[in-house]
This record gives sequence, structure tokens and C-alpha cells, in this order.
Amino acid sequence: MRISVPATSANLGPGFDCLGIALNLKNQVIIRPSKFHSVSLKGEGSNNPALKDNNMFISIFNDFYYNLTQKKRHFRFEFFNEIPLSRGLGSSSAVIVSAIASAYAIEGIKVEKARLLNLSLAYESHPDNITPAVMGGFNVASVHENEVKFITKSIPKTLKAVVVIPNRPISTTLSRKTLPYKYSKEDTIFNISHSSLLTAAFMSENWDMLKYASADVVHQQFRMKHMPELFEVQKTALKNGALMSTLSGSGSTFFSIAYSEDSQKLELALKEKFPHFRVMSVDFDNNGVKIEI
Ligand SMILES: Nc1ncnc2c1ncn2[C@@H]1O[C@H](COP(=O)(O)OP(=O)(O)OP(=O)(O)O)[C@@H](O)[C@H]1O
Ligand SMILES: N[C@@H](CCO)C(=O)O
Repeated sequence: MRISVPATSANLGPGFDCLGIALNLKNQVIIRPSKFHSVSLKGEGSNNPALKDNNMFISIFNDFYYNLTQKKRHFRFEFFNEIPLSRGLGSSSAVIVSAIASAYAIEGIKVEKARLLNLSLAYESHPDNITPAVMGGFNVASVHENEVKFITKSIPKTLKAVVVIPNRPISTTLSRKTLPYKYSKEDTIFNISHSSLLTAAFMSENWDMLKYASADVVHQQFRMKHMPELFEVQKTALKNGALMSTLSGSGSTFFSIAYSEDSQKLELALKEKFPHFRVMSVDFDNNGVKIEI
């Protein structure tokens, strides 16, 4: 059985913990029953010993598999990872979603995407990465009475993402601790109105509105001040054709959207100015998690 799951960029500026989008940058895993437990890793994280000895995918998979079957079996796991770890591209959500989906799929049990999403919520309490990881596309997601309520919109081929990935990892848990405990009424209104405008811009494909609607005052400035070069990344992106440019999730990646015909120019400008960072143009993903038996 093979399963693939996309990277995701959460928040999109003002939509803290509720907006997210899927990227065509994927983790894949092939799982086969085997006489012994074994793991092979290629790509991102392959030189990280923790991913061989204490892998979050395997522990979530084993828990779900045991709960479903009451059996303990051995498997061979072959991981091919494209999503960088702890860079704000939803690596943990990708692991959670694909581990749960695999435990069901390997037993031939069908699980609806909405159910998979709600099972994933137990491992990541904010739904802005797990929803696009499951569904693909742009997503607005809220937790209402312990259930994720969401709306998905496909992204057309006329748009591309350009990501700038610094070599410094940022843990989401630690990064959330740097945020203020309380916000003023003005800042709260600013973010609610911008997040609503941004959602409407995606839904109506009013791409020229993204630049204004993607402004945020609740999290980016507090996180970016620990890596001030990111302010320069944002300025350079907006000067070179980005329709919007925001911190991806909790960072450290910076995420921009451009018309496809402008994305190469944007990628080159960012590569030239930030040669020490990884810069890539990536298509959007409109499928979400995919399983092949
Ligand atoms: N391919 C992987 N295999 C196993 N565990 C992984 C993998 N990718 C990420 N993880 C786990 O997820 C942790 C990173 O989660 P974290 O929430 O800090 O970052 P992120 O999900 O990449 O960022 P964000 O939520 O801001 O998009 C890693 O420390 C590791 O424990
Ligand atoms: N909304 C989350 C995304 C990262 O998982 C945050 O900004 O902390």
C-alpha cells in the first residue's frame, strides 16, 4: 500500500489557526506486512536518527492499527519525504493524517475524509494544516463543538506558490509560546476583517485583493523578529510580483503566491537576494491525502 500527503501552509497571514492551503510537495510511504519491523527513509529527515528509532508516523499508525484489529503485526515502512521538518510546511500534520489513513487502509477499511480529519484533530488541535492535508486546495476550517467544520476551494493552475525555506527549524509549540497572551479590540477586529476579506478573495478568485487582505497583526511580527531577515524576504517578494507573501504556519518558511507566468521571475529574485535559503516554485495540490492499495 502506498500513501501520499501534501505539504501545507497555514494562517496565510491573518487566518491564524483557521486558513490553510495544500502544496504539491509530498511525503509518501509504502507499507507492507513483514516478518520483522523495518524502516527505510529517503529525503527530508533521512539523516535524523529520531525518525528511525522513535518515528511519530509509526507510533500513531501502531496505535490505530492495534485499536482497529487488536493485533500486533510487523510491517516494513519505506518513507520518501519531500516536506522539510519544522519549517512551517505542515510536516507534523502530514504525518498525523497519513498515519491514521494508512492504519485503516491496510486493513481494507474505508474511512471518510471528514472522519479522518476529526481523528487527526486529537493530535493537532488547530485545523489549519490538517484540513488541507486531507482535502487539498484552500481551506477555511473551524472547530465547532469538537468537530472540524470546513469549506474547500480548488486553486487554479494559473497560480503558483514560491517558498523560501531557511535552514533554521522552528518548533510550532515553542513558536506559539512567543505570542502575546492577550490582544486589543483593535487588533482583533483587524485580523477578523482581513481574514474574512482574504477568504472572500480566494472564494471569488479576486487575486488582486490578496495583497491587502493578507495583512496580519496577531502573530507574524512576533515570530519574524526572531529571524529579522524574513521581513526582507517579504519585501522582496512583494516587489517582484508576489500577490501575497506571508510567514508559513509558525515559520521559518516564507510563502508567496504569484501568477504562474510571474513565478519564475519571483523565484530568481528571491534566489539572488537570499542565496543561503532554499527557494522553490511549487504547484498547488487540489487532492489532499491519496491512498493506492
Ligand atoms: N516525516 C516525518 N516523520 C516523522 N516525524 C515527523 C516527520 N515530519 C515531522 N515529524 C515530526 O513533527 C515535528 C515537527 O512538527 P512542528 O509542528 O514543529 O513543525 P511543522 O509541522 O513542520 O510546522 P507547522 O505546523 O508550522 O507547519 C518533528 O519534530 C517530528 O517529531
Ligand atoms: N496556526 C498554527 C500553524 C502551525 O502549525 C500556528 O501558527 O501556530
